Amino acid sequence: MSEHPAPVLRAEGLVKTHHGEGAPAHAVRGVDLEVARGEFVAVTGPSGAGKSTLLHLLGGLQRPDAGSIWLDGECTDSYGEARWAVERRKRIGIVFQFFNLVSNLSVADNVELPALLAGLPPRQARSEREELLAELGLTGKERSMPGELSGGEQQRVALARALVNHPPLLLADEPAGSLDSRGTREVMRLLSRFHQRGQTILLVTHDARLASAADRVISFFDGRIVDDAALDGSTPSRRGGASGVLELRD
Ligand SMILES: Nc1ncnc2c1ncn2[C@@H]1O[C@H](COP(=O)(O)OP(=O)(O)OP(=O)(O)O)[C@@H](O)[C@H]1O
Repeated sequence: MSEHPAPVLRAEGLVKTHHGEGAPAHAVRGVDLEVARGEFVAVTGPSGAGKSTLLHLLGGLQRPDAGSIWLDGECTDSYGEARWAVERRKRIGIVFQFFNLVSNLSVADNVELPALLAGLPPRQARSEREELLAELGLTGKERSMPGELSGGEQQRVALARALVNHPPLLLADEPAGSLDSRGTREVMRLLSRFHQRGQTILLVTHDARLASAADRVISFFDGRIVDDAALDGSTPSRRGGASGVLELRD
């Protein structure tokens, strides 16, 4: 491993305009960003600021109109849909506000599916699933269908699904946005726990309280970063750093 590992995520000059029914929405207007290995970064800002669009760009769910994204130092400019899907499976776990679980698959199958798609032998996928579900307090729910679970439980299943392939980066888009206060506390506690073990996380939220769980908070307004601050008062590491943090897999 080199002395200065590439950031897990780097973006330069990202621009995205949505063309819907009405006037074009300039959701992301030129964003430069680096997330170092082991960082927990929150992107916060008011509704409509462009936070979700930014997250979708960073996870390859939407293509930017301009700008580039690097994952672990590798430029994604040439990636098409299929390549993004493959790279996402390896490198990026995503949790969404409304969980996005496959409703006609059991909890166990929802969690194992990305591992199987990534080529893990079934036995190993099963053991990864068992470990994560136990960790997330979901042992005994394997055969349940998502619709039989509470919102908090569904989000924990979604978290297990996002982490089953040990992605270097976890993206979370308002993960507590549809949960009650207990579910919110639980999700935030889990994100903090995974972060303490070395998981790199980028969380998007309009809720400043949730953002305070991160160690760096980026304020987003009108498609732009207007502030970028480490919560311990130091300058955020925009260039690598945070080395020596344990990887989840090891
Ligand atoms: N698919 C789309 N088509 C057209 N306009 C869109 C689309 N997605 C987002 N927008 C517009 O882009 C702007 C930014 O939206 P975005 O959802 O990224 O903001 P946000 O900060 O995540 O807001 P919220 O916190 O309410 O989810 C808004 O004006 C929104 O209406």
